Amino acid sequence: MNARTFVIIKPDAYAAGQVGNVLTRYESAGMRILAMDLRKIEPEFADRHYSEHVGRDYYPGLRDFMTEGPLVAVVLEGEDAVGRVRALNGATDPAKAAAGTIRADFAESMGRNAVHASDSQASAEAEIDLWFPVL
Ligand SMILES: Nc1ncnc2c1ncn2[C@@H]1O[C@H](COP(=O)(O)OP(=O)(O)OP(=O)(O)O)[C@@H](O)[C@H]1O
Repeated sequence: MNARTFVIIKPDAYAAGQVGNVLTRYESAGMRILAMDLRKIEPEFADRHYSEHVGRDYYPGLRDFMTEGPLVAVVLEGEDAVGRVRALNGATDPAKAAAGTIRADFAESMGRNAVHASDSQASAEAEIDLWFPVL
């Protein structure tokens, strides 16, 4: 079934000049870009996006990382978009990500792991509302 998901090309991948290569992975897998925006977010906005992680020991580092430079926020649509995009991204820790996944190819560590994607349809819709309230 066609569905939407939400992706962030994180500041490490943007700084490394990998935005086009990451988008090509999604488009080549049949995902269509519904919305896309280059932005730099404030710490308070990072807290809203990662509300489930605020308070964890790694969160201050994650917030610093997500606010250190521009990122690209993307809404994708396609067949089983949530599941397929997470499969394309690979495991959270790039050292454990399968060969050929985005994190295996473009990420350096658990903390700087190139991409985010929604983990359920409900979180996709909530994240799209947060990042693209007009959609
Ligand atoms: N133990 C950790 N050390 C450092 N960073 C972590 C750790 N656990 C999670 N993170 C960071 O928090 C993000 C969100 O964690 P989560 O468990 O939701 O992983 P994910 O769903 O694969 O990643 P994302 O939500 O970014 O797509 C991870 O992408 C990672 O950058």
